Amino acid sequence: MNTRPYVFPGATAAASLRQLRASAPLVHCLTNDVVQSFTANVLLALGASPAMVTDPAEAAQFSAVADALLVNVGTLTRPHAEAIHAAIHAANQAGKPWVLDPVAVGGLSWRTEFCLGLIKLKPAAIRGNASEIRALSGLSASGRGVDSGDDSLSALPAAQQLALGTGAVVAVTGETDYVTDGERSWSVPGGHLMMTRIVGTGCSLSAVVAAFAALPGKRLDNVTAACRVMSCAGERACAVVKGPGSFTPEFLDNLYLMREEWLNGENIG
Ligand SMILES: Nc1ncnc2c1ncn2[C@@H]1O[C@H](COP(=O)(O)OP(=O)(O)OP(=O)(O)O)[C@@H](O)[C@H]1O
Ligand SMILES: Cc1ncsc1CCO
Ligand SMILES: [Mg+2]
Repeated sequence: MNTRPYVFPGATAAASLRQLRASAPLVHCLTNDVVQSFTANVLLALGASPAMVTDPAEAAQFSAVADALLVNVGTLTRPHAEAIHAAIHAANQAGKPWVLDPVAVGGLSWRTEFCLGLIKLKPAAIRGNASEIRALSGLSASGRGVDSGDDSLSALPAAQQLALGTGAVVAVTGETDYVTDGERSWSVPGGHLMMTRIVGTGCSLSAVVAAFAALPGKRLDNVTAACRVMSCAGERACAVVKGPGSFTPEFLDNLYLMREEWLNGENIG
């Protein structure tokens, strides 16, 4: 296994973004109650189509026709768990990719058991913060509620192990994001500490990962492109806003206006 991460090229991110804008994937979002509207706006700004179809009676029907499914356990309830199982089953039957965001796994027993069951159901990708990825792969973790207490590099071996064990591309986010299929790993620069002070930057990133997972081509590169697009928009937004209150409009504008050359290392320009 080649464990050393290489910096993800901006041109590869740009190629995936071009494909995303051309194909406008329909993303079925089973996400938490805190971030519904923000998540939908992030997908729309990028050119994807979100739909939150959440009742167990409809979830399976919709995930079979959507291009990708997002499963986020942030505000997991029993009806939600039922909808998640139905949707994953239908997505798998229809050959559609699904993505897991294991919010607060490690800190809470029921959702941890639940997600340990989900990762046996062939997710295309898993995106979490360092504490969540460490916990999901069975390592000790120091998460605090939905926030990470661990450094993303410390979770890279866990991410690689999780990728090999599940077949998923695993993205672990933080100051630097790392994305791996267990054999090869990319590092993703950019972002800003202020992004941890606005709710839903990680959750909406997972929805964007689902959108990019629907694209043809290398899944590892497409998922990494999702991380790069979000870190780029976040860094650019944070460079011009005073604080979290004005982040959202600036972030959405940067996603909407994203130019391919912004995705190269030199971010602000
Ligand atoms: N210290 C940091 N410096 C730069 N960017 C960061 C930092 N921490 C997080 N980010 C960026 O913020 C985004 C969300 O990542 P994070 O790891 O905070 O997810 P999360 O904990 O799941 O978030 P949430 O649960 O609030 O949705 C990613 O794009 C990541 O690159
Ligand atoms: C704050 C919060 N609580 C449950 S889910 C969520 C959104 C961030 O993950
Ligand atoms: Mg999260």
